[in-house]
Amino acid sequence: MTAVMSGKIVENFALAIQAPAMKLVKLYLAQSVFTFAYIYMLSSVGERVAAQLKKELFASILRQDISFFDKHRTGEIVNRLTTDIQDFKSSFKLCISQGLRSFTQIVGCAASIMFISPQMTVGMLLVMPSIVVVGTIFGSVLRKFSREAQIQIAQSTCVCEEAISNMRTVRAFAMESQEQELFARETDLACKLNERLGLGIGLFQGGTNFFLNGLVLGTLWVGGKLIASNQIEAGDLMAFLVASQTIQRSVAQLSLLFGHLVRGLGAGARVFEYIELEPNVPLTGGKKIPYHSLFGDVSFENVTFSYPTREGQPVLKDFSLKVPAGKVIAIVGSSGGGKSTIASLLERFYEVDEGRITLDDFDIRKLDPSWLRGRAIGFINQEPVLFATSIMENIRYGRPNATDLEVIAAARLANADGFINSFPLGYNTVVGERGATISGGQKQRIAIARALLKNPSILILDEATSALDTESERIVQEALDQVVHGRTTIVIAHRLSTIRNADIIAVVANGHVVELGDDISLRRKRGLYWTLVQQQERQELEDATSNRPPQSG
Ligand SMILES: Nc1ncnc2c1ncn2[C@@H]1O[C@H](COP(=O)(O)OP(=O)(O)OP(=O)(O)O)[C@@H](O)[C@H]1O
Repeated sequence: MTAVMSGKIVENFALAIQAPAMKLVKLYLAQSVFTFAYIYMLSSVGERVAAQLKKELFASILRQDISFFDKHRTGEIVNRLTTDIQDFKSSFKLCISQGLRSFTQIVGCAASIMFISPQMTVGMLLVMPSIVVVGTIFGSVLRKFSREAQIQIAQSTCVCEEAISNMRTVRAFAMESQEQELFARETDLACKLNERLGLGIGLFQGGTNFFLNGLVLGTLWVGGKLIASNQIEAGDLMAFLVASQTIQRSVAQLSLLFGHLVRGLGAGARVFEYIELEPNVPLTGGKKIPYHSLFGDVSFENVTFSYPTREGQPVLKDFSLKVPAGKVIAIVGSSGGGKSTIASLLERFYEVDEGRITLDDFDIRKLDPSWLRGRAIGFINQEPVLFATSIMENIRYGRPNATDLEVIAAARLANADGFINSFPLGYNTVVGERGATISGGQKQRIAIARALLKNPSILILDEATSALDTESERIVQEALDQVVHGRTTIVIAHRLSTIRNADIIAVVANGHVVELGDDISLRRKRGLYWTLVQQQERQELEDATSNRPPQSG
């Protein structure tokens, strides 16, 4: 009998809880689905925002003037692309997820305490502005701390980035321990600044907690008085306390979030600082001279220029020089006289302060800079930089849509086809970072092929052979002699023996041309050119007798 009764009770109970249990299951299911959707959406939005920022930042960095790269170190720039964007993304996600929850809890509970006791709520609201004011002041101090810490982190990244990318030099000078010490110093400083930031955030959160607990005590005190005067009931005070405790927890959460927000805002500000930076020389826009009507007459007219990092110290002063189309002009002069600067200005890496530079009578400021650099001018310098990819792709960098046959033709013209084919993988040989796995002369010939692929009307050779030994110099020089035909060529040379056949030689000193003519006429003049030739011949003779390799300069 009892067993039957108890069976019935269980049955009734099961029936009774069936409907609510189903509701609960549905609720749990819905909660799981919402949790999944919210976490997935948040992470997806966060990742997309970060990826978009990264792309925009990189695009903006690529757009910047060369002077930007003179002023900022590589590590500092890379840090903004990596650490800062990561910090920004993490705090963005955290602030949205926790911030939204805390915010809605605060709003909901604020409405209910308002309903329970408007008097006590108004009292609470009256003390709130003080925390807002204190919080704002504290916040700006913390943001400053965060900025300083992030700058210091970037500084330590710079040290390690520089050491790693110049590992051969570090090893050759046995500077490992000094680099280690320098990195440790910078890292310790970053650590101290971060600790200071942590201390500030800790104080802020501790202070917030203290204030909120004070608020609970205050509520109990005021609530007790209201109960005594029969204005509210004990149950209302309890409900008020529970709701205000929820507000307190949410505000505490928000204050915890505040630290992340400070970091995120600091990082975001650093990212946007670069994104919003507008270069003086845009990458594109302006006239493009059609290839068939481009002659290649270059003229510098009364150019005055000082580097943006050294304003007030002009490198070129009222500098004028005409380079007729198709001619080879050599620019010589003492070291630091401004020869490479002339090439940089023609490439429009920097803007002239006064005067103008023209190409076929067009001011280069009116020409499309990408067309000027990418099509009209081929630039080969002393230390060609190759990328860690195949030789084929390195040469194709000169013109991305060139066919394999065109690449090979350019390599032949540059005297490079022979050695490339001697590698087991031929054009598919990967050259290592910065072309570390091939010789200087080979690197230079690949760089020449790369420049030739554009078929430029103007060729600038900035000390193109000065880093090479005599044999490699001869081979590269032969390649260069072949390729200068029919192009306006500006040769910047230390070794005067390599430019004897130039149509015009311009001797540059103190920022302007002091002598102009060909080798024979300039020697006859017995001026600066003659002195430089004499100095170099004496040097070469001394090198030969002492069996030392010849030195440039
Ligand atoms: N990016 C730069 N920022 C600031 N000053 C620079 C920069 N590049 C060169 N200079 C300075 O400008 C002056 C001319 O330099 P430039 O490289 O044009 O001389 P150069 O005649 O080519 O020298 P070298 O024969 O030694 O290569 C030098 O005093 C140099 O220190």
